[in-house]
Amino acid sequence: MNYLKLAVTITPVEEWLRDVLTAQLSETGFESFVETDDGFEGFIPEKDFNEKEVSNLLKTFDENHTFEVQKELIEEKNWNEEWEKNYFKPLVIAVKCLVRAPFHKDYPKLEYEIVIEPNMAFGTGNHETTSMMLEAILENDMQNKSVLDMGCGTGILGILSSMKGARKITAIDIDEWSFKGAGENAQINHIQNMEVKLGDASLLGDEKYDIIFANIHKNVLINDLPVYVRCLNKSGLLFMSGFYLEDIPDLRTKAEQVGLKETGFKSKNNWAVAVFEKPQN
Ligand SMILES: C[S@@+](CC[C@H](N)C(=O)[O-])C[C@H]1O[C@@H](n2cnc3c(N)ncnc32)[C@H](O)[C@@H]1O
Repeated sequence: MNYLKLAVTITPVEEWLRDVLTAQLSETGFESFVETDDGFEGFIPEKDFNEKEVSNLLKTFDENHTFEVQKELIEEKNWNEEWEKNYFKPLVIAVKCLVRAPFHKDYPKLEYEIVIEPNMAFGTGNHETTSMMLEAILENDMQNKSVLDMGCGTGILGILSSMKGARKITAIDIDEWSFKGAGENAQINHIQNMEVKLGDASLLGDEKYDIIFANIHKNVLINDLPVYVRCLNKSGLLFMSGFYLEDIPDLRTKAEQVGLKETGFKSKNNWAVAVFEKPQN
C-alpha cells in the first residue's frame, strides 16, 4: 500500500489550529502526524486521500490564516528509510524503558528494552499517547494480569505488558500493517504470550481481562466503551488515549453511563490518557 505525506504549512502557525486540523484530518483517514516548526505532516493511505475534503477543511480557516500544502507519495518500499532518516529515534521512557529500532546502534542499557521494526504501524513511543501509555504500564502492577491491547499498532503496549509479567495478552488492530507488524515485533522481542488478531471490537466475546489499553481515536473509544466494559473483570482498569484534553468530558460522560469510575488522567502537549475502573458491584 502506498502512502501520501501531506506537508501543511500554516501562516501564522498556531498550536490550537494545528490541533484542530490534525484532529479533523484523523477523522478523514489520516493515520499519523508529525509536528513541524511551521505546521505538520500528515500520513494517509493514498487510496483514502480526498483532496477536496482537505481543501474544504482548510477553507474554513482561511480568513485569518494562509496554508501551503505539499503532497509527496511514499512508496511502500521507501517507508523504512523514511523512518530511519526522520522519525524513529531511540527513546527512553521513565528512565526504565528503552524503545529502539533494530538499526539503532547507540543506546543506553535499561531495565526494559523494546525493539520495534518500523513500518506503517503506529507506535514507536515517540507519540505522546504511546509514551504516556508506556509510562502507565511501568507505573502499574502487571504481574499475572490478563491484558487486552485494542488498536495495538506495533504491539508496543502489549510487549511491555508481557515484559512486566502480564500472563496473557490479546492485541487487536483493524489495520493489516499493524496486525503483521505487531506479530513480528512480538517475535523480535521474544514475546510468547501475546496473540495478535486482525479486526475490531466485534471480535471480543465472553473473555474477560484485568487491564484494557485502548489508544484509538475518540469516536471509536466512545462507540466501543460498552464492549470494553463487558470485557473487563471487576476492579479491572481501562486506560484510554488517542484524544485531546478537551475530549475528556465527552469520554467521561460515556464512561459513567456504562458504569465506570474515573481513577485518573494525565496529559502531555494537550494529548490525554484517562483511566477508569470497573467497580466491584
Ligand atoms: C494511535 S494508534 C495506537 C497504537 C499503539 N497501541 C500505541 O499506543 O502506540 C491507533 C491504532 O488503532 C487502530 N484502530 C483504529 N480504529 C480501530 C478499531 N475500530 N478497532 C481496532 N483498532 C483500530 C489503528 O489502526 C492504529 O493502529
